[in-house]
Amino acid sequence: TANGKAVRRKAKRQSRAPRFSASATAPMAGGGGGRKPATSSSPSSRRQKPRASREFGPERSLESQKEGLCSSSPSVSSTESTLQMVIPGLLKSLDSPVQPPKSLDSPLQTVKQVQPRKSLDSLVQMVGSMQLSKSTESKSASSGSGAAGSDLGAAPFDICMGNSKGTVILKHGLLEINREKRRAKELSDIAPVQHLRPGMVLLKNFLKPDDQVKIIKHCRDLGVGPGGFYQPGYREGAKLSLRMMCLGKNWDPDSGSYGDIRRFDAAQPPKIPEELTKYVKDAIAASHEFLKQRGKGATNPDAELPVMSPDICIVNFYTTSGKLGFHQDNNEQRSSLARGLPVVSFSLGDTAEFLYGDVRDDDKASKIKLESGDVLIFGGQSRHIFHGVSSIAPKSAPLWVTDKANLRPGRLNLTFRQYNYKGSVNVTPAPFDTCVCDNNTAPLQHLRPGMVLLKKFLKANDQVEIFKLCHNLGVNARECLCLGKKCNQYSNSYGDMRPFDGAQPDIPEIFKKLVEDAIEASHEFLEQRRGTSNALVELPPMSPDMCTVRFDTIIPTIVLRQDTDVTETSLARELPVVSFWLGDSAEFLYPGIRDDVASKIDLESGDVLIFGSQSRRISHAVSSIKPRTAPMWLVDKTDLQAGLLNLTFRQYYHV
Ligand SMILES: O=C(O)CCC(=O)C(=O)O
Ligand SMILES: [Fe+2]
Repeated sequence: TANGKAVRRKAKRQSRAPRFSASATAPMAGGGGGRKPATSSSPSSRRQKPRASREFGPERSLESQKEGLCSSSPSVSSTESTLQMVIPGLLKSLDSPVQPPKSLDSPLQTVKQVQPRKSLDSLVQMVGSMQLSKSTESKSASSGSGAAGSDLGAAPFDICMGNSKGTVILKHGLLEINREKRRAKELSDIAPVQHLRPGMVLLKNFLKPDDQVKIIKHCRDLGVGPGGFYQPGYREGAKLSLRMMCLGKNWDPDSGSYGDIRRFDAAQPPKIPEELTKYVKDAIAASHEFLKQRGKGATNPDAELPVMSPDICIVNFYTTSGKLGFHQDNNEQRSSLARGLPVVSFSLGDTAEFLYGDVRDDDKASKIKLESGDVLIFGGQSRHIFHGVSSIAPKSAPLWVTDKANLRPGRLNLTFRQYNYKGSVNVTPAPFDTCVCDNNTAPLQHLRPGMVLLKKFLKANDQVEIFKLCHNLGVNARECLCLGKKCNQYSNSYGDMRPFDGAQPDIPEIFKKLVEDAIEASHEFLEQRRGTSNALVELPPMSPDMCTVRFDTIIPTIVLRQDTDVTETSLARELPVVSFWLGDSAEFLYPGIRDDVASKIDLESGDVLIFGSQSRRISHAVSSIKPRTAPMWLVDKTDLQAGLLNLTFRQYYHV
């Protein structure tokens, strides 16, 4: 229905947003709100107007501020004074009342520069709440969402607070102790393993307290070194509401791809520490044990949740205002995704509300709490779930996490993955049904893995519109019309303008929308056919930025060619080529299931052909045009003479 289509279009529009959308249109993401949060736009404006942090507003009471500092020591007995030491930044502000504003990007410097000099007791008396709030405000700004650790090579971000140089030592209030007791009681009532859906298992409280502390310390140490925590963002300026550090390979949110070095500072991501890999293996083993028992030995747990050996990990630190937009993790290699190798996610510190579901609609998502020590695993049939973090519950971390590890208020999350699947076990290629193409009139046909034909997908009105637009843009039987600034009319490479007239026509919006609709329809088709959700692997989503338009009446020579004149990244991601066929029918050659035997299909007016992933590099050709086969209504309604109009869309750049 028209309504259903509109809904799908809306979903599609959202799905083209970046993985961790920081835009205002993605409600869960972007602590700063809009696409270009004012607080992250320029360092100088940041300094002049430090943003009031949601965690440490100056109006908060001294008590709650102290709690927020998270630097308690387990050795403090309840008889000790509540505040025994103050953070060094505070001491400094006592010595010299007028402080030059500190760079918000360098929390570490603040710690290093100042030494405690006065007796602590007298200091405690002297510290007014005003001073404490000022100092904590500047600290919290460095952990806030909009300011520090930008990708301009800022000082690394320390996920822990207070170290040998001075710490806030707090006694735990009755309230906190009771909360801790309640938590322990709750945990003892909760099932230790929860099977959330096929391929998705939650191991509650799996990581032991000491192991959690070790993991936090590993991340802290790596995080302040080269390739450590920074605040990632997009080229146009929007920032994610979290700090990130990548291990093994760098994941770049802007291009949605992995690489060996980080773009902005050329840092090489550190390797995953061996000790952490062990916890991942233990977690997978535990979930297998659970699946085995559950299936009474009858099922093969590896089929539901394949074993994986992590070589990449994304470590996220969320302050209490951090979040992460609804997204899928699909930037790993196709072999890894197709095999369903799981993502193994560790949660530490404050509790997150985690959303997940089959469709990109967070209203329809299921919600779970991820608490410190929880391990969530999603692979197999759940590898492509949409998921995100909607909120972090302040002060929900167990006391020993904050005491022993000194983790800042917030949450640390590690997601381990295996980039590439290289095992000797058969990588199940995207399941492919050979019988589909027999019926040449089925509305959607799966011609080969990664290749889909949508019969008569373009409606009569759309076809007329496309004809007219192409006519106005100057298509004729002699020249190829290039849209989207890239043109290869006379050379093998694409230039930014048409060499023959210097024009740079863009792709009309209606064309882009039709391409989007066609890809979306193919995804739905592939998902329905297979009952699994890795259609995105078989046909990676693409947004066309270039299009060649040809109008031909005859094909003088049959040239089998590959369509590879796009950037290397676009080709490496195997982003699909989408072509529209209008007017007279064409006979089209392409490799059959056996690559060496050509198959033929008839492409009729309104057909859309898509080939990507495993079919991205097929050699193909139009072998003939069948005169007078164009629908009469099309000939009547357009000025063009009979012939074949072909529009081929590609995504030249992959960003
Ligand atoms: O923080 C989380 O629990 C999720 C992280 C995530 O989805 C990711 O890094 O891709
Ligand atoms: Fe994710």
